[in-house]
Amino acid sequence: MLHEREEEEEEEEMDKQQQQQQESRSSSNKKVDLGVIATWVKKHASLYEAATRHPFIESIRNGTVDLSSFRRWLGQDNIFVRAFVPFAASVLVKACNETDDSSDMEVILGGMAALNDELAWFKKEASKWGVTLSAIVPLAANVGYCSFLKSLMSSEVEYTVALTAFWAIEAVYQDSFAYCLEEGAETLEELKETCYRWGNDDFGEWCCTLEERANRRLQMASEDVRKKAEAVLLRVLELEVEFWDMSRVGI
Ligand SMILES: Cc1ncc(CNC=O)c(N)n1
Repeated sequence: MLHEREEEEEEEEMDKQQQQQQESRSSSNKKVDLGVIATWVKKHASLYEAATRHPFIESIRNGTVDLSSFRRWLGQDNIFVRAFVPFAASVLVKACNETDDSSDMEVILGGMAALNDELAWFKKEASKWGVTLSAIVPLAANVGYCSFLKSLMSSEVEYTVALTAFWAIEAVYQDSFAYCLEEGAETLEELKETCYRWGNDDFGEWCCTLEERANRRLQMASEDVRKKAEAVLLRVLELEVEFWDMSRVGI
């Protein structure tokens, strides 16, 4: 444990050096700085990759996906999104209370509008796959993730921390499903609509805008809030891995 901690500290030291180098380069020849979020994604690359290149996603991309796994994921995700809507609303409320800049509110509201379509889409998609949504019971990983969302809705959780979580949750899906639509992917035709829902370019751009808004807040946050935001990002990535793992139950 002690050894791990030392390694972590060394890593942190290296991060600082890298960032300083980057900053000095950026002032000399206008190279763009990595934002706080991109720095964290780089630092935790293996966990980020576990969340966005999970075997379930790889199986969608290479066309070998087990369709009963896909159905299970669909039913569970519908439950998750129903819990995600009030979480998104709580981030919106925090934005309205805490930020000086109404652009945040607009970006978050844009995300909520997409969630409205998404709920309708789940109903349609479920009937296409013969999944009865009302009969589905949330599995343990889903219950855990939804209660984590609930904990983030508390007014004790800083806006910047909640905004970072919002970005991470959306970005994992965007990155994962865009990967299934890349050139050379062998995604089955009947799964492309699902991949397109999160993998499309407009949603990709929206995620980039959300990332910029979160970076702006993280940059002006205290060290304490930044630490909390990083921890929440890691927790989201772990929960996403567990969520994908659920699709494999019983196969
Ligand atoms: C488990 C999980 N994570 C992220 C998303 C994407 N956000 C809203 O749709 C999702 N649908 N499900």
